[in-house]
Amino acid sequence: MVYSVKEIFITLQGEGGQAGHVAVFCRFTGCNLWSGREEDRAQAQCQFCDTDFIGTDGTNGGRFHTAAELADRIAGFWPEQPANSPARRLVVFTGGEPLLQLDAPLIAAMHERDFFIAVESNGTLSAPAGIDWLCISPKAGTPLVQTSGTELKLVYPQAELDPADVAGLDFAHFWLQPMDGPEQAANTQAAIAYCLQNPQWALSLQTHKLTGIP
Ligand SMILES: C[S@@+](CC[C@H](N)C(=O)[O-])C[C@H]1O[C@@H](n2cnc3c(N)ncnc32)[C@H](O)[C@@H]1O
Ligand SMILES: Nc1nc2[nH]cc(C(=O)O)c2c(=O)[nH]1
Ligand code: SF4
Ligand SMILES: [Mg+2]
Repeated sequence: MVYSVKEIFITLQGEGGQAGHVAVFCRFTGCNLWSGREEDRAQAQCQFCDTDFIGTDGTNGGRFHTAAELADRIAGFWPEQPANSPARRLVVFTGGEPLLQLDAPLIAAMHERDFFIAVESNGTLSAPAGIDWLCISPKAGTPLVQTSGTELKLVYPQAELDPADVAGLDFAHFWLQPMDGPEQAANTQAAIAYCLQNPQWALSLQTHKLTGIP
């Protein structure tokens, strides 16, 4: 397996239940719901994406020929810490769609390096075993295949995808994340109003955007 990676960087997880925690982000190239080209956005299955995931030309991006090679590169971002430190070494695999590339050898290689593995996925592909924190973010009009996980993070609002449609799935946490874009402020108020009426749902803000970190 050759892994195509757009970028690798260390930052704070901005979203969901791990927000605020230091994490190494590995952003894979490519997605099954959009080509990533602006001229294709209006025809894409997912039209609100906030991310550049084309190519391997981002910070520390590239093609990695083995799981060990990619895992070593990711592990190299983690700061030195004292022996017996309680800090959890956290990697977030995202994209693009990470489940197009994340496989058993890479999961094993990250666990061998003592990492806790989080994944951000659109849920249209089934997840391999061994992921420690699985975030699924369903997209209206696409087949939801992965119906269980750790957290369900619904970008809100999406015409044709009511939160009630996915509220019964097998997740420990349910987040509404306001859709970024021209209506971001109104979407945030709408998400807050929905949570207040439906307390199963909690608000996930994209805190990295608020703080100006990657
Ligand atoms: C760029 S996606 C990559 C992972 C995967 N393809 C997915 O969609 O979950 C990472 C996260 O950002 C969310 N996201 C993408 N565009 C967004 C936007 N305009 N506003 C809010 N969240 C957005 C996605 O729903 C997902 O939870
Ligand atoms: N800080 C930070 N947190 C994030 N959580 C999910 C992200 C993503 O693009 O998948 C993301 C991201 O791009 N940056
Ligand atoms: S599924 Fe994820 S990566 Fe793909 S276009 Fe949508 S938000 Fe972007
Ligand atoms: Mg992002």
